[in-house]
Amino acid sequence: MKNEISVKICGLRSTRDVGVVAGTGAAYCGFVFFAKSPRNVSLELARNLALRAPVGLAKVALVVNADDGFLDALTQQVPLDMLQLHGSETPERVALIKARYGLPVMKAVGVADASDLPVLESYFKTADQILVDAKPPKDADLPGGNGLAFDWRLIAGRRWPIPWMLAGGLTPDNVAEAIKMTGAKQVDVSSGVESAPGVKDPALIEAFVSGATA
Ligand SMILES: O=C(O)c1ccccc1NCC(=O)[C@H](O)[C@H](O)COP(=O)(O)O
Repeated sequence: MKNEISVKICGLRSTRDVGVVAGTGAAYCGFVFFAKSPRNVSLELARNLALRAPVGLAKVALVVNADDGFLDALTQQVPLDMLQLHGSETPERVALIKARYGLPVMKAVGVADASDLPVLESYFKTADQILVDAKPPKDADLPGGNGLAFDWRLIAGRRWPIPWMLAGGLTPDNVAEAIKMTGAKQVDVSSGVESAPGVKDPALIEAFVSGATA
């Protein structure tokens, strides 16, 4: 990486995806556990993919309002470096999950306007990181991964006390501008590096990482 930007590529579903992401020098890869998602993976597939990830590529499991039964199975079967909570988990639930599994937790918070920022701040004491994502439309099937951006001016120049990652509608073409406008040190993408829903495109992954780190 030429600069200090860390990149997360989310929604990997094949060993080819993992190899491509590892080859770009991205910092994180994400596996989605959400039945309605075109990126959903089974525990068995996720385990196989996670075992292919080289040292230095952090493996993140994305879950949505998961119960302890699922999280027990997930953490027992899949070697992970972080949990990403992408539902309506409260700060108290974040604290319980951190304590129970001993893994760093990144809480996703949807942003549509300035009234969403206090919600984000409510996780500073319990989450290890915040994923600052676009709020999904009210009728969306997915709580994330919709390829929609929010108005980056809402968070321009903000300083927060814990690490955070920018997400939502990022692409190879806009990621450099998003970083410049928000001051993000970490970026996350899924739809923007796909040729079809759930199908990652190696050339777009490479272009995204280049755009973020140039
Ligand atoms: O990707 C999904 O299908 C998904 C399903 C359920 C919850 C979250 C989901 N994705 C979140 C992400 O992949 C990212 O963390 C982020 O929201 C960026 O998505 P995108 O706008 O597609 O780049």
